[in-house]
Amino acid sequence: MPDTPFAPVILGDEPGSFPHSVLAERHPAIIRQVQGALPYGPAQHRALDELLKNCTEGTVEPLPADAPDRDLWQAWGLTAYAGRSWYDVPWLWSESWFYRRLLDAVGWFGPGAWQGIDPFRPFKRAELDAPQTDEELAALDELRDLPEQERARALLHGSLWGNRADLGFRLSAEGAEARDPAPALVDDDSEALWSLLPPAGRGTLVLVADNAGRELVPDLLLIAHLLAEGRAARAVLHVKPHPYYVSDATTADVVDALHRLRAACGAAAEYGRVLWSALADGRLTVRAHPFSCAPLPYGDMPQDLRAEFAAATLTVFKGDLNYRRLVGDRMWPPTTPFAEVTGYFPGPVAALRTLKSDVVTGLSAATEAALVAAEAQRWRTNGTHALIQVSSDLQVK
Ligand SMILES: O=P(O)(O)OC[C@@]1(O)O[C@H](CO)[C@@H](O)[C@@H]1O
Repeated sequence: MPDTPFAPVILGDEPGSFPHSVLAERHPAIIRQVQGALPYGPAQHRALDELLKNCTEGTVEPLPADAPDRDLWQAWGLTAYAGRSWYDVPWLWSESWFYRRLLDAVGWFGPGAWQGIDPFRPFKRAELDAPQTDEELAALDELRDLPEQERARALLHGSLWGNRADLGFRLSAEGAEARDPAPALVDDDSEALWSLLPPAGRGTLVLVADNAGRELVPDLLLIAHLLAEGRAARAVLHVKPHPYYVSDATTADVVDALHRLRAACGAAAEYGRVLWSALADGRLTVRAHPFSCAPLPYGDMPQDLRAEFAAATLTVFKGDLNYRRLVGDRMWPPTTPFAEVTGYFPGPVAALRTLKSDVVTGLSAATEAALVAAEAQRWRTNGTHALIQVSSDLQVK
């Protein structure tokens, strides 16, 4: 990438910045919410209290010798960062470390009765069971008689804007959802996306999922449509191997979402059946690769994952965190071309993301100027703008 400008890695060390507020305010709020959401015992409460103190005032501590993922974390930077303040290491790293330590505190890794109990499950379930989910599923019936292209477009937008439903965002920013959304796409490469997934295509779609619940449901509906209409012959859904960033989808969340679809009426139930049978005959598979929860950009992905993405017709990254990892968690000038920062990626790649952090690439100078004029820098983090970006040889602009 010879022409790519230098862009500093984002740290959380600047008071008043968004990353600093995540470390200093959002993480403590998440700990308090988790403590109130499950009937934890005294040891778990103590461990969570200690984590709250450590993550706001302390330093990164080494993992015990018997931690199941110690070698992974050592390789992912723990050796270098142990002993440093959470605010002085890459923000992406600190955030991942927070969720790793939170799982420890609640007994996720076991042994013991709380092994494998997702501390965020009450929040994810509440969202999946909410009446808004029923309304969204019922609205699918209205799509039935539309031409295929229009249905495909509606489902793509459902999946895109589903990314606004982010529990981490809401747990710490009450009222944020009440803000009038400005559903403006700041970049839209959807024509290029559809050209990679033509009707009667024989390709494989890889979708790297983000949040469970009201984001995962529309992601699944989009996959069901692409499979049923022959725009993809196979699909692979990447989820997280363990609970992460509050609402990120795990295999258990996929199962919950599929049950929700199967229990619905009308078109939603039909989509549920398509997905169920695609899983049964192998056209749809679910993957939970350890790197999906790594505190690193995708530029550092391991060889097996690189080979998997290289074999796909298109890999779609959902959400803000995946975007940060795809382009690198850096303060890019917003006009830095998306294709340039994803030049390392081994195949066609797309991002469907609502903007919830400072990182952004691929904007035109006019778009950036209009956003700044209207909102100063708030558009970067307030979750009311979205983008569809694609990088491939077939790109149509
Ligand atoms: O990936 P998602 O669910 O779209 O967003 C994750 C997120 O809420 O977490 C980070 C702050 O913790 C931000 O990057 C972003 O706002």
